[in-house]
Amino acid sequence: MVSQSAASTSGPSELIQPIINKTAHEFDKTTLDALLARRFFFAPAFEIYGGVAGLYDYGPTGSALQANILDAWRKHYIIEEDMLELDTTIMTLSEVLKTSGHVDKFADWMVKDVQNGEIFRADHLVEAVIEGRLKGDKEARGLKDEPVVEEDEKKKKKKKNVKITAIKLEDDIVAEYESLLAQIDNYTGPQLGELIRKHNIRNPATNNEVSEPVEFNLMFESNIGPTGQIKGYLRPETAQGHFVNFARLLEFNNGKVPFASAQIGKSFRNEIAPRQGLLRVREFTMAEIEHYVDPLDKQHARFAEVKDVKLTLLPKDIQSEGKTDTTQMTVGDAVAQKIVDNETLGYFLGRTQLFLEKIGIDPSRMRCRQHMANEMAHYAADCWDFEIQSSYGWIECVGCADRSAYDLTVHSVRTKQPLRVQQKLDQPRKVEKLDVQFDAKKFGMAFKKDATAIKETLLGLEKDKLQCIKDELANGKSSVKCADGKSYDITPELVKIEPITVTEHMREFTPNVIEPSFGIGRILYSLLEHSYWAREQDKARGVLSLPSVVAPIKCLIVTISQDAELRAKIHEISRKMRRIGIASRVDDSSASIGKKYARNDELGTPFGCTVDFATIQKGTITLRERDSTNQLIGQVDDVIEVVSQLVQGNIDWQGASSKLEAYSGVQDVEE
Ligand SMILES: Nc1ncnc2c1ncn2[C@@H]1O[C@H](COP(=O)(O)OP(=O)(O)OP(=O)(O)O)[C@@H](O)[C@H]1O
Repeated sequence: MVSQSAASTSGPSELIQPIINKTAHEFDKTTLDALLARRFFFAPAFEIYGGVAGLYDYGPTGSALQANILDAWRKHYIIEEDMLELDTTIMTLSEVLKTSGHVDKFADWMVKDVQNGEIFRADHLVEAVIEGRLKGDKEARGLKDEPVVEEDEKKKKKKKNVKITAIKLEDDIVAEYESLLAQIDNYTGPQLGELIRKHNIRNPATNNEVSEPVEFNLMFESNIGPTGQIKGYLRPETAQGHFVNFARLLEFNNGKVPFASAQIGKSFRNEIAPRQGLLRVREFTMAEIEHYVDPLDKQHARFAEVKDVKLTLLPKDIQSEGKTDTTQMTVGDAVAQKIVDNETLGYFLGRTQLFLEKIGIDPSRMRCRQHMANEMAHYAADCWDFEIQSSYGWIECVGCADRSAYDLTVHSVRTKQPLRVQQKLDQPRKVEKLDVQFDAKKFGMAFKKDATAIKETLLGLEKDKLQCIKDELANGKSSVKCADGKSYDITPELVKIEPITVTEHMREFTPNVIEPSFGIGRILYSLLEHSYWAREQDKARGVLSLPSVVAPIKCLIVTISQDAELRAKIHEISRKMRRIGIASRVDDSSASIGKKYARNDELGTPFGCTVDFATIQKGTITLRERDSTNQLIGQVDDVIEVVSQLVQGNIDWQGASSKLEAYSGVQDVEE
């Protein structure tokens, strides 16, 4: 399940255990859900009060799994790449989010059942109904999807109350529906409204019509302090906390780019209809990197390390043709062929592929989908989502965007703080610039309270944008788009843009920002699905094949009998393991060995040590590997050392087998 490519660039400490002799199985979501509830990975928040959609609590196993994913993330990015870590506030001043555009633009389109008022996210409703019709068409034609997808899709439809009716569609309608689905993220609100009318999309549960799409801002609003005069929002992403600290970060980095800041923390989005478990929640952990780079040089010093990493790409051109065919390509080729815009973006795509493989995401169920034109923010140069396939379909788990200079520019213009990099030039140089002059009186009269914002926007524009405005003004009129999304018409009487030549000793520029943004809950849930299987002899007995790097507990320690001497031994072994940092768990209950192992297979515990009477007589214990149930035997301290090496990823099970004897005793007989 886990490819060794994850280890290839990262040294021996990141070696990954091969999954040995895993029995082929069919994925069954019902038994996985039961396991996750029984072993308290996560549960609806406030469940005893009836719960609230989109809010979940993580239990001991889920919390440990999340902590280990985050630990792997910190090592893979922050430590390995020397990033500057931040921990900024969740409560965010409204002005910051006004400037970034979130107050005006961070919204989804929703529709209402016109009779019972049920709310849907417009694109999700269109998608679910059209998928349901295509499914019905397949049934009518006697075609079957792949078993995994079919079973899970059925459940997904059931959740959205979409009944699958076997009705054959015309071929051209099937083609139109498939094309519509391939571009579902590309539609604006009014376009979704048109689709709803054109395809007669209704509430699947009631068959009632739905309203026109309206925008709904996803941020939770609040007040800071008792007067209620300072408005704030719970942050919808951690990114703005990085940007407002840019000047300090730059100074910390001795005024030089490239460098990156990184932050792990909670974000909040008041999702319209959270119906997909951990995949769409209202409070979630994000891990975000903002990599600041010279706009004229987006090469990456460590690009060679990832150039051979293979990605599964779904470029925007393919999607606009209404298709979802993917191409396997190395990062190096994708950048060389300009499919991915630049080296730095390609570098992070490669590193992210390696990270997801390392923690156990199945590479064959992972793809990089490029954003289409409407989907991408107007300022973004290129954007790719790592999508992971689960029973909920293909879901974005990591967004990798080149945000250009947008964020730093708007904050700089608004606060008048220079969020720019200054580079001393070896030789002074003459530079052609465009100088913007305003007729203060006429400008003020024309735009009144908006005049300052328009002025600041114009002064903050890069040369090529100013040149376009200058060309348009030569024809009598142009327009300026401010951070709030509003456009203002300007004329040559109000603004003059003239070329000037200046001598520069310093080069000054606003860095561009490449942002990989991880949703940890989505990754965690996808990982649980990808790791889950059941043993052939007992389908109800699940196993989570989590790699030991993320497994909540690394080693189970048990005894075959309740004998006092043996019980003392397991606690002694546990103490030794704790001392060298191995997260182990003693199970000294009276359950059979088989039951104890089964419980820990469900928790994803990769190794188990068993103490028996030979431990007292000969000082030996056995070591069991979760997936294969193979066992080895050796002296206590040797086994502990092997477990330590296994857990650190320095050796795999084969390596362990060369250090200890094979064991074929009867301890697992009850399994
Ligand atoms: N409601 C949510 N619940 C859980 N994770 C989320 C949620 N919204 C976003 N994320 C995670 O945060 C990451 C970055 O957020 P981003 O703004 O790019 O997502 P998005 O494009 O709004 O997601 P979507 O289109 O699915 O709503 C996503 O890749 C995802 O993993």
